[in-house]
Amino acid sequence: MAIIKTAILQTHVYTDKFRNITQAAELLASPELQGIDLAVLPEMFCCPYENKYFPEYAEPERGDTWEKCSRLAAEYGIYLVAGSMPERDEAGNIYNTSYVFDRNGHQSGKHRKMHLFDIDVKGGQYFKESDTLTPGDQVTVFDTEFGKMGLCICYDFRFPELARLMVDEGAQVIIVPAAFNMTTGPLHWELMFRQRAVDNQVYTIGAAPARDLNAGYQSWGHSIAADPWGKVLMEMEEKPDVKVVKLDLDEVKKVREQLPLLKHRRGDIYALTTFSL
Ligand SMILES: NC(=O)CCC(=O)C(=O)O
Repeated sequence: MAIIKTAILQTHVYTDKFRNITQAAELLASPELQGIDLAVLPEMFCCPYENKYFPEYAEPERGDTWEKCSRLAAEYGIYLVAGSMPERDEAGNIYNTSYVFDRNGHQSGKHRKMHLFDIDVKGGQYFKESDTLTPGDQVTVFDTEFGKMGLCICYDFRFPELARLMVDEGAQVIIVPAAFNMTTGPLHWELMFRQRAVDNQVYTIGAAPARDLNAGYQSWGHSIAADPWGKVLMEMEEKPDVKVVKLDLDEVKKVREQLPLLKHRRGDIYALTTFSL
């Protein structure tokens, strides 16, 4: 039986970068989180989600924030999906990047958001990540002692092709640091996590920042876990919160055996490979 005790941390995002890391450290030290296997932080957990902050808060890989997250993973002997943070490469490009650390604090995964969040909904949410960010171009699946997990960031998860590529690479859980907004969140957030879970027969995990009414961008919050049947195991409200969910990978196996969607695909007719538009 492979049960993964997974903590989802819906944290407040402070403008003081290091307060955000201290907050994560304090939560990981709390008695309720002892014995967990995996912890997941939100998208931009250490940087307010606004274009003006991304260049200012950006750090290279192995920078201070990376280092502190690596130490936390090693200290608590957990897998840590360190939400996401702005990463600056040597050429000066900035990415929205999620690092994964294993139980020894070694980096075991890295995903650069591939689909930049550029939307303009009349009377609703406007955002243009491409004003400051550069997109990544790699599908990310990382290894754990439990099996493979897929990783993408927020808007990435809207693209079903990406989730399917992760599943084709063996993912049984898809983890999504995310920060949906007040326009799309109410209608699409839960639906998306349930739908990707059903289509791909995986657990889906979304970790969002808590809503801050004083922030420039209002996060929908509602961090969530759905099982491979599409059932919501846990969904938070908008305030800071931490919940532990148990992911049973035998369930993935059972669902895939009893309702063999992945086997019944007609790959001879529809080739789900990367395509150009
Ligand atoms: N940070 C994001 O990518 C937000 C995505 C979002 O809100 C959406 O509707 O998609």
